[in-house]
Amino acid sequence: MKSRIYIIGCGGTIAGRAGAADELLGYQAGEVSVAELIASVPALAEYASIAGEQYCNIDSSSMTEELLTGLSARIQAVADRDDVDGIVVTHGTDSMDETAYFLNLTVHTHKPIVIVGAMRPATAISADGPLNLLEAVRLAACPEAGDYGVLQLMNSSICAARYVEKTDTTHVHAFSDGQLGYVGFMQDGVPVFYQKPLRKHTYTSEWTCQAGKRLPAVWIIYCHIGMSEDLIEAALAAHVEGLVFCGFGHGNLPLYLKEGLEKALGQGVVVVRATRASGGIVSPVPQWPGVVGADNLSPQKARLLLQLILEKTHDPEAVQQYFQLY
Ligand SMILES: NC(=O)CC[C@H](N)C(=O)O
Repeated sequence: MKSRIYIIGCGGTIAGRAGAADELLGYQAGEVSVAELIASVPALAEYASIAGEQYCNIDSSSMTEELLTGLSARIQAVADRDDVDGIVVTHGTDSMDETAYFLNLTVHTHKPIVIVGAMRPATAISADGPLNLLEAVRLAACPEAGDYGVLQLMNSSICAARYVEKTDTTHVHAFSDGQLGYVGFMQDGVPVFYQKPLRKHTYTSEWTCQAGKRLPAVWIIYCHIGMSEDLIEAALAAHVEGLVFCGFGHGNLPLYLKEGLEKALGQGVVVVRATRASGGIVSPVPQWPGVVGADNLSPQKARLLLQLILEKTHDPEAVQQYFQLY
């Protein structure tokens, strides 16, 4: 029997439409329906029996927390169905790293979940969407793919949700698996795996997500020469529960932030140091007591993890331990 793959459409460039085939940037994302996408790749039916739904049809830079939590809950409901073997999520690439990691942390299933997009709109000459979609379906139809947590697939390269990063603004080869390397590749339509992510995910994660779940306010502050300490004041005025700093190098923060940071910590705000460097680990250091290191998570992924951790604890040491596990 063919695998039964359920495709959930969220929009993005894979569903983008432009006025001309050579228009690669001036297009509207989230225009083509998931039904049209499925119909445009008849070969899907050779490898799986396909069903699907439109969850939203947006440019992923407009993804909201409400849509994100609703998507997680929806995918959980689909994954729990006996008549579904794997799930493909079509999604814009701009915030795909965040959605992939959030689903990795909140959907409990052994079934494969593959998030896929494209860099050229559906109307473009040499559009990359159709092949990406076909390969995503073939990957989701492979039961072993469920052992890796949520996977991201584009350009025949398979990334683990925890590590996936957008590393190019416009080119087809837009994603990398950070410093750790791809978990595998699609070779002539067949997944070939090389390594497994070790951090907790999907069926080993301790979080679930109901639709309508409210995530705590956590801001990211980007460090740069001449940055203003007023940003911390603004965050406190907005009653954040957490702050993630996109710090210099090893998550280094300007010393003149010390007073503001101590005030934030004194008010029970959980503070995390991440880095604006493109790779490497940020560890906790004695110079910043009570401040958590983001491990090797990007600031935006550290923020999502912190939002979930804050459900369980506000104790910096316990928060740090979570960052070592996920
Ligand atoms: N290539 C893309 O998908 C980027 C298009 C769009 N900004 C989005 O993320 O939805």
